[in-house]
Amino acid sequence: MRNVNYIEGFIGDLVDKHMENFDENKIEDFIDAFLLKMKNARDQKDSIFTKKQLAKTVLSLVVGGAETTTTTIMWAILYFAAKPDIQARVFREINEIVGTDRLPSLQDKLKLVYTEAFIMEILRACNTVLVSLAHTCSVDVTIQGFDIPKGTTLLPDIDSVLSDPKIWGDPEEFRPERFIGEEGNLLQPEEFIPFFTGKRNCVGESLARMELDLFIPALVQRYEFLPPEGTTLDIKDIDGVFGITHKPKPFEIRAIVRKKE
Ligand code: HEM
Repeated sequence: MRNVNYIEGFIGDLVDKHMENFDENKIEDFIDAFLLKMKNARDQKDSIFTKKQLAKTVLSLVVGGAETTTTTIMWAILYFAAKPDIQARVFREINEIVGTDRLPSLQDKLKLVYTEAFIMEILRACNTVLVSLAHTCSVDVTIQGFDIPKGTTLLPDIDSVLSDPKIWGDPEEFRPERFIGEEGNLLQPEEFIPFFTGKRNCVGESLARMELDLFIPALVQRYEFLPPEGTTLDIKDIDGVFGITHKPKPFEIRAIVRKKE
């Protein structure tokens, strides 16, 4: 609760500062854009563009955006340390295509096929968001013989799709290759739904994919991730904790700076 109060206070200050400096000819970010909508809708009764709504929306973006991507990056580091062959293959690809003199960019993404497949496999196997947000059924519907009345609250179980043996064959194996086609192209199976699906799927999906595509290659380009000295790491021994996200329990890792070749 203390943390929630802190974040709400922080966001409140941010909104107040934007209101003080608001200039409708200089819209620089989401809060400015929302304030402009508020201004244009000020005479409308029941407008959704209110200061309270703005603070709640920014809170959703901060909470939904920060915890999810950092958790995914934590899993990626853990898998690198536990799977040295896979880490070496990702590094080799980055070294060949990007080198070590500059950071990987979004333009490299199309060529970093194995790295991209690794990120997709992390999103599938680690299942950062196990259960989607609650949805309400807006009409009576029958799906595969199940009658779902209008007004029912549904909690879609993303994990049941991302770990279904009928879809993936060997879901318990960590295998980035499953996302690479016979011609070396990246596959996008429709069952790959870590951001869920439909009209209300994750609003931050593109941003999250961009962050992961920049951070994960940059980390492995600079560091080699290893288990603590004198130990081995079996991913099957790492438990996840189910909270806002599905997060690995605290773990220790060595990050060794790679020498330039
Ligand atoms: C690896 C990263 C992420 C994963 C796996 C993820 C996953 C999800 C999932 C499964 C949902 C529920 C969708 C639904 O119920 O239909 C969701 C909703 C949402 N996500 Fe993400 N997300 C990620 C990153 C982000 C980022 C970076 C942001 C914001 C900048 C964000 C903001 C939101 C918001 C605001 C919602 C609620 C959308 C709504 O109610 O319409 N997420 N996310």
